[in-house]
Amino acid sequence: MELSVEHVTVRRGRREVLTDVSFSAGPGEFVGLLGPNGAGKSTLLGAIAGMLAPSSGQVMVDGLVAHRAPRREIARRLALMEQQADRSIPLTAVEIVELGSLPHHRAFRGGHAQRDSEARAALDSVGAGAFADRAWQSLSGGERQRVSVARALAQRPGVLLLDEPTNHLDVTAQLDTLDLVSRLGVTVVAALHDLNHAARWCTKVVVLSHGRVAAEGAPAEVLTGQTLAAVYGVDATVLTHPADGRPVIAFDRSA
Ligand SMILES: Nc1ncnc2c1ncn2[C@@H]1O[C@H](COP(=O)(O)OP(=O)(O)OP(=O)(O)O)[C@@H](O)[C@H]1O
Repeated sequence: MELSVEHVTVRRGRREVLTDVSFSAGPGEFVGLLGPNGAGKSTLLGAIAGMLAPSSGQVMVDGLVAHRAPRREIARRLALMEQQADRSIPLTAVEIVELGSLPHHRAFRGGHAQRDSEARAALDSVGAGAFADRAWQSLSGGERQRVSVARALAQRPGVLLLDEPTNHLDVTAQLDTLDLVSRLGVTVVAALHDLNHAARWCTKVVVLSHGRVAAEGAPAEVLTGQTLAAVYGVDATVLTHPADGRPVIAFDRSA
């Protein structure tokens, strides 16, 4: 599914937190949103999802203007997995995943068996089938993260938005989650803090700094020592992976 962010400026209160941000993502592309804390990654995901109206510019999702289209139409095309809020939700894992599939069902009633089996299949696909019937509150941070990924998958989106999807996950689960997401064949936009993950999985990275696009392009073009020093204020040595030539970043110290 096509996604294009066109000259988006977003204000929160009196502050302009995104300024004239543009990029596009084609079908099946995996775009990494990078940048330091507070750079505007989550705000941009909110604008792409149509939850935040830009003060100028627009986001087009499959031909629809994200902040103007009916929510249900957007929810049929796009799923947003936000950073985990530590809410107490009185539902089981499988019930939470079922909520993800609701935009595809005509009413809350009926079709429950189908929703249940779709939800269990989504949980299985992220290695979370074993805790399908456990209460959300009883799950660890990493287990909740997997359930959240399953919920987004149950929405069968053409565009999947992920806000720090590997947060809370152990290293195996981090690799499994990004592998899984990259094999879905959907357009992915993910806010990532791990630059080596970005180098490994992203087809394109968009680096934000103070709400503006500081760099955009293929990871090997963008993830240079110079850009990392300018945007993150770190000294880094960028190596080349011997197996596939992708950049591997070794951090030396704060610049
Ligand atoms: N509701 C709000 N009202 C005012 N300012 C906000 C609001 N939400 C976010 N901001 C500000 O907007 C800027 C961008 O925040 P955002 O959460 O998008 O950054 P981020 O890149 O996702 O950061 P992080 O890596 O820390 O999650 C920050 O300066 C933040 O303080």
